[in-house]
Amino acid sequence: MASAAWSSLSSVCSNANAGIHTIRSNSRIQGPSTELQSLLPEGEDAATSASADTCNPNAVHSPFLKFGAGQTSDKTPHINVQHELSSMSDSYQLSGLAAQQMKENIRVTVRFRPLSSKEVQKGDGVAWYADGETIVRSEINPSTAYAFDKVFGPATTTRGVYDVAAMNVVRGAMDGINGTVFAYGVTSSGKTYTMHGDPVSPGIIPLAVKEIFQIIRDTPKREYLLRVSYLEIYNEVINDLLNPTGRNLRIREDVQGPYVEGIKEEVVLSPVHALSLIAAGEELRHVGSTNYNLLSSRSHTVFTLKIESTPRTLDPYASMGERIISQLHLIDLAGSESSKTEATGERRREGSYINKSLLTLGTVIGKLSEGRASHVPYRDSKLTRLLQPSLCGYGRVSLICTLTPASSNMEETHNTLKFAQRAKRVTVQATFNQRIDERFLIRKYQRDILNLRQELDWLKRGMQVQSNMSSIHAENSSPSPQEVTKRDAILIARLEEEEKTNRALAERIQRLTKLILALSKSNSKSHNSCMLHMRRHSFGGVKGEAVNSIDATSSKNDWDYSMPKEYSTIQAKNDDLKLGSTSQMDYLNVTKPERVLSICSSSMNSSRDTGSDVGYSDSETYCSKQSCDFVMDSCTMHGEMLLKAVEIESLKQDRMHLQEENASLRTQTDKLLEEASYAKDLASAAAVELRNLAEEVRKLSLKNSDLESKLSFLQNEASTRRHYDMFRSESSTEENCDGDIYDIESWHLEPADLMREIYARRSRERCLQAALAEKEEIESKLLQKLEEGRRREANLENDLAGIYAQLDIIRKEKGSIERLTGNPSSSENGWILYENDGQEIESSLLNGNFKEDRFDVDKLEDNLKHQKKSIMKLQAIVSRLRRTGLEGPELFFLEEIQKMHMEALTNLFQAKVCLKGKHNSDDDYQQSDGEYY
Ligand SMILES: Nc1ncnc2c1ncn2[C@@H]1O[C@H](COP(=O)(O)OP(=O)(O)OP(=O)(O)O)[C@@H](O)[C@H]1O
Repeated sequence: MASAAWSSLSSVCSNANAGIHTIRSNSRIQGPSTELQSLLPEGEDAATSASADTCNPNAVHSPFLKFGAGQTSDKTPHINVQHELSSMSDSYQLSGLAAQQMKENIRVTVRFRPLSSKEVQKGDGVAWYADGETIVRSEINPSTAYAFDKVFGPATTTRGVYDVAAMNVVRGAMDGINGTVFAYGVTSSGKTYTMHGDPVSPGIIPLAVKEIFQIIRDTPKREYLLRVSYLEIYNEVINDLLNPTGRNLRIREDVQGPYVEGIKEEVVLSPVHALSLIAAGEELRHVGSTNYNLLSSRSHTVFTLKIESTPRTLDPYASMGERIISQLHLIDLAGSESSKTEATGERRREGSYINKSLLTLGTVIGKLSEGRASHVPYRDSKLTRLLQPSLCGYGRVSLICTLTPASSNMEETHNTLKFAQRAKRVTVQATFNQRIDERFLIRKYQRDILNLRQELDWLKRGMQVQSNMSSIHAENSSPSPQEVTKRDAILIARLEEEEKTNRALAERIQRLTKLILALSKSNSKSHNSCMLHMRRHSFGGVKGEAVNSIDATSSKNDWDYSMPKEYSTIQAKNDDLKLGSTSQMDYLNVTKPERVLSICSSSMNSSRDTGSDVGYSDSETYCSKQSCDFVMDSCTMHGEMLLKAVEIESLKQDRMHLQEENASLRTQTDKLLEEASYAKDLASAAAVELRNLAEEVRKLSLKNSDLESKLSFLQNEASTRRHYDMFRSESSTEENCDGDIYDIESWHLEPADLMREIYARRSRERCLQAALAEKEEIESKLLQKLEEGRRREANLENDLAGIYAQLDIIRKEKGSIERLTGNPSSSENGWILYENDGQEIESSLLNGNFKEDRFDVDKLEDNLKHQKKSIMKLQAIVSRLRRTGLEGPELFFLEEIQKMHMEALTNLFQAKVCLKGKHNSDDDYQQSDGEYY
């Protein structure tokens, strides 16, 4: 998927020194820290004294004190293994560095979080605290203390933790050393806060991602490929957090160790991209609420960054395909849970899985810390199986133990400290993972094999010039057609030249033959004896004296003895030629067949001369002539051979040139192919990035349009309000304005403005509708009240009718009394019933000032009339309200109605009281007289 997608991430950076990484060994130091040194017997280190902590109140439970980067106190000597890797890209010593292995301990740091508000509320105190930079001490029992590489107090920022606990591992990973950083601690101790952080305080993971990209930018001489994967181990099941369908994945093993089968690996091109993937993964992670933590991680998560880098070079073979590959695991473990964690159902089940895997981790760490070659139960949990290469393999490991100082978690914190102390004893080896890329190696070997084959062919066919032509065609089939035609033309030209030379040679031979024939005619007499001699000589028969004398001066060879001396030299040269040295070939170039022939003829002449001088017989002369013929033939043959050899040699050279050209062409083609694949991968990676960007842009534009619509809605609403206010305040002039306001067409608006106006009108319409509904509601309420008033009025009328009836009775009774007593009361003395003065009525009644003539009936009637009038008024108001907008006056009207009803009731009550009083006084009067019944 992402195998070849090389991200060209490096950019020009002014800081050329940024690529320098100093790797300090985390190797065990030679002595304890200054503070603790004074507490230990001389010559004894903390390791030996650790077991005696019960006796020594200040004993510290760690054999290892100050380590590595940042701990360069003069008083704490430590082994520094430094490798300047700045020039790694250009002069990386492959085998040398690959062999570097640095033994070091797991770096263990401890981080305290502040007491939470919940713990403070509970009244928790501080049970453990950071005593200096490296010691954790118990508040309850100060003799119990543990030392680590670094202890961070509650005020330390995550950046501070990163610098000490993770930076070394991250930089090591960039240099090719596998690295693992993991956070361990009880639930709610701050693991997720440390690894992931929050927007205010970014955690180790975002900080690591940021630094990795910074290093890439600062190292322009290398090119990097970054791939990330993110998984969780939930209830011993591995889920892919980058792929929702990747559930229940299996762990497999190959030569490089265990790996998760089918896990999705995403190529990342920017920190934002990597962090967005983490954020997406976090969405899929299992979290739940416990009584300790609202957002408790219910699974272990492993965020892995695979870093590959190669030198940036034009020649792929120059770097021998050297590639640095490393993995960086950033692990946020789920928190161990105590029995105090009230959990039921699913939470309990999760808790038991978490505890089981952490227990296995503890056992594995314990076994490794013992340093003995006993069985380490890596396979007992998925977590330890995945961590196996980190814990026992070749890489750097940093353990960050998160602690809560709360006294309620004292015991759990103590357990964490013990675990951390055991982990401190585990040693790992920081090894550079440098690989020769198999693909490059294969290609290189293929090229070598091809060269060797060609050489072999060349050697095999070296002497066959004819077949060579075809073989050249066959071998060099790959060059372009133009090149082939060009080469063919050259070869044809050569052939023609060769033929020409051959023809010239043949002519010379003919001439020489003629010359020889002419000579032979003159010596025809000695032909037979010469034949005999020749035969004898040929078959090694009886040799003459002269022959013997030649023998004595000639070589051992029967054939050679008759050869001229100069020819022997040529023969020797020719033999040497077979060895194929270039200088000899040069010599042969000079030693042309013409010269050979001239040598032969001169030899022949000289032999003739010599023959005469020494007195050879005819037969001997003939033999010599025959020999000369033979030599001539031989010379011709050799000359031809020499010519051929020269030709072959030049062809060989041509072929070599062509082969070299061919090889360089192939190399170039390979390079081009490589670059093409690189460009393709780059394009695909860019496409991924582009897709992501497009997605982001889409989201942003959606948001934007959403905001725009909201804004326009708000603007419309504001304008609607304004319109509505205007509408209300200028309701009297509304009719006049109507024509202007609603005649939109006359406005000649732009479409956008028109739309806005329509929006405004719609929202105004909505407002008006709401106001209308409100008005109708108020109206219906008022109508109800009116109805009630009417009902009360009817009741009052009934009451009045009753009162009238009673009054009639009273009048009748009074008339009869007057008639009986003959003492009519003065009609002028009737009392006046005041509307609101019941007391006066009462007092009048009590004083016996009862004036029947002008009794309250009229008043009541008046009252009733008044009330009717009031009701009429009310109705008028209501109808007016119906016509106009309603705001506020209803309260006033209601009060009015209420007041009127009160008045009416008071009047009725007074009237009743008056009537009752009168009635009673009449009764008294009748009883006192004793006549009435
Ligand atoms: N160093 C710190 N400074 C301030 N607040 C912290 C610190 N560490 C943790 N917290 C707070 O403590 C609470 C618990 O932290 P966190 O969720 O990281 O714990 P955890 O160990 O991951 O818990 P669990 O194992 O249940 O997931 C969070 O509200 C977090 O903000």
